[in-house]
Amino acid sequence: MTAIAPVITIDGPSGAGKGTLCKAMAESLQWHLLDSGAIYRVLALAALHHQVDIESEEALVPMAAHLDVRFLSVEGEMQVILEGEDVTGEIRTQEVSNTASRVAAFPRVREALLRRQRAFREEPGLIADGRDMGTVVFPDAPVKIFLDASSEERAHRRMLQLQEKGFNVNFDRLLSEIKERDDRDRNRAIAPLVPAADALVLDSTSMSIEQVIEKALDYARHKLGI
Ligand SMILES: Nc1ncnc2c1ncn2[C@@H]1O[C@H](COP(=O)(O)OP(=O)(O)O)[C@@H](O)[C@H]1O
Ligand SMILES: Nc1ccn([C@@H]2O[C@H](COP(=O)(O)OP(=O)(O)O)[C@@H](O)[C@H]2O)c(=O)n1
Repeated sequence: MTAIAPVITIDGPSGAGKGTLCKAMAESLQWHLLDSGAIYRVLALAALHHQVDIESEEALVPMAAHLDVRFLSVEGEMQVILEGEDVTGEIRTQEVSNTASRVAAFPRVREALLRRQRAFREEPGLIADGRDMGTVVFPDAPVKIFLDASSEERAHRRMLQLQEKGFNVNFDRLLSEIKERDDRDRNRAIAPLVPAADALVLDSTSMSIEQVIEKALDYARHKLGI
């Protein structure tokens, strides 16, 4: 029997710090990284570009199955290429965030993206960032973390992040969009945002980035015996 590469899953709501934590863990352990949210974002953007009805599961499923996307690592930063075009910045807009969470609610869309996500599991290991990494995509992962924070703190973090990138954002609008997206992600019929039964739940509301990284790495190393 061939050994199967280990996976560390990091799930949680928007702005909890998953991307930041996953990048730090991947660098520290020298493991691969899967940003599953980026796949849903790219699908949303492709649907917007091609004027595909985002309410139509029928229309979205073939797009999901044939999505022409590549993830490149350029000087330690992930670059996202859709149909040959660099969309790294474009997939982070509020419009794409909201559309992503709408297309992600369709069961057959999720099904069509499963294999693509599992293909990231390679030696020496994978850090998987998303909503259902520990519950659906990699249920056998030996290390699962659910990273949370209050919605106000998450909206504040997202505001600073978007401002740094030059976007003009309004805190109240951001907070209500985050709450709306959380609601949709938590209450959908398929793969809802929920901690896996065997996940460590980490509330980062009053933790610094460094504290979160240290706690998660300690926990993972302990569980993996490395
Ligand atoms: N513990 C923390 N305290 C303060 N800011 C944080 C913390 N964790 C992450 N951030 C910042 O919050 C923003 C959102 O983090 P990100 O990793 O993109 O979240 P997610 O991937 O969960 O949506 C980033 O600008 C990041 O630097
Ligand atoms: N594994 C995943 C990852 C993302 N998603 C969806 O994709 C949207 C964007 O995910 P993301 O992780 O890029 O979002 P942020 O946490 O960065 O705001 C989420 O709101 C979810 O609806 C999902 O359904 N399942």
